[in-house]
This record gives sequence, C-alpha cells and structure tokens, in this order.
Amino acid sequence: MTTTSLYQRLGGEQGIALLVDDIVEAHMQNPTVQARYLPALDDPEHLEELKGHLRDFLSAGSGGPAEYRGKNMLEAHRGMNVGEAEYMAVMDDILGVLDRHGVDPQTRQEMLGIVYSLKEEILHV
Ligand code: HEM
Repeated sequence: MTTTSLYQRLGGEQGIALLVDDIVEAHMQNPTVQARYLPALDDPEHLEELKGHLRDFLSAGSGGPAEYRGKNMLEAHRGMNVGEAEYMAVMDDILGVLDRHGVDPQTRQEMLGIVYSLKEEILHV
C-alpha cells in the first residue's frame, strides 16, 4: 500500500498537463471516438478550455489543489448517448497513455477504478 497521493503519483500539475495533452491526442487518433473530439480542433480556444477542465478534473479528483469548474459528468455528456465501445476506447486511451508515461501498475489500476466508477453518469445519458 503506497502512501503518496494519486495526484503525486501522476506527477502533479506538470505530469497531469502532459497526460491530458496525450490523452486528448490519443482520442483524436482513435477511430472509435475521434469523431467526438475532432470538432474541437476547429476552435483552439474551446480545445484549451476543454483541456483545462480535464486537467482540473484530474487534479481535483486525485487529491491535487485545482478546483474543477466544468460541468459535472452527467451534464457534460448528456445527449451524447455514449456507447460501450466508446467508453472502452476512452478507458484504453487513458490507460495506454499512463503506461507510456511510466505510471506504475497499481496507480493505473486505481485510475481504472475511478474512471469505471463514472460509467453511470456518462454511458447512454
Ligand atoms: C471515461 C471517463 C470520462 C471522463 C472522466 C470524462 C471527462 C470529461 C470532462 C471533465 C469533460 C469537460 C466538461 C466541461 O468542459 O465542462 C468532458 C467533455 C466531453 N467528453 Fe468526456 N469523459 C469521459 C468519457 C467520455 C466518453 C466515453 C466520451 C465519448 C466518446 C466522451 C466525450 C466527451 C466530449 C465529446 C466532451 C465535450 C468536448 C468538448 O467540449 O469539445 N467522454 N469529458
């Protein structure tokens, strides 16, 4: 059992910023979900805001100092009718990026648990 916070193990604000850049990039490249994210490329300000929300969500949710000011998960995904395959694809992207960044297996498991726990608020809403 480790005693460092999840936030610290993700590399703090700097580590999280690098993770978010690569997770968004992975979604843009992933044929299963890219259509959801590619429109954000046409609006750089919106893309930056989205990344900022993702950084703050990760920081706040892992024990870091950020305050998340975006929509809650239900509101953010309402009306998208996200399917199982898309949910799996997003989880795979996140875990793949954590792996590539050298995040240890226990920490990846912890992230998997958190991401999976949000399913009810995101899937088919
Ligand atoms: C797996 C866990 C997920 C988490 C933690 C998550 C988290 C978030 C967060 C924090 C936002 C920003 C909300 C805001 O700006 O107010 C967001 C927006 C969004 N999410 Fe998710 N999400 C997840 C899964 C998914 C899935 C499976 C899809 C569909 C493939 C998806 C598609 C989107 C889209 C399209 C947006 C809006 C993007 C934009 O503003 O351009 N998300 N999500």
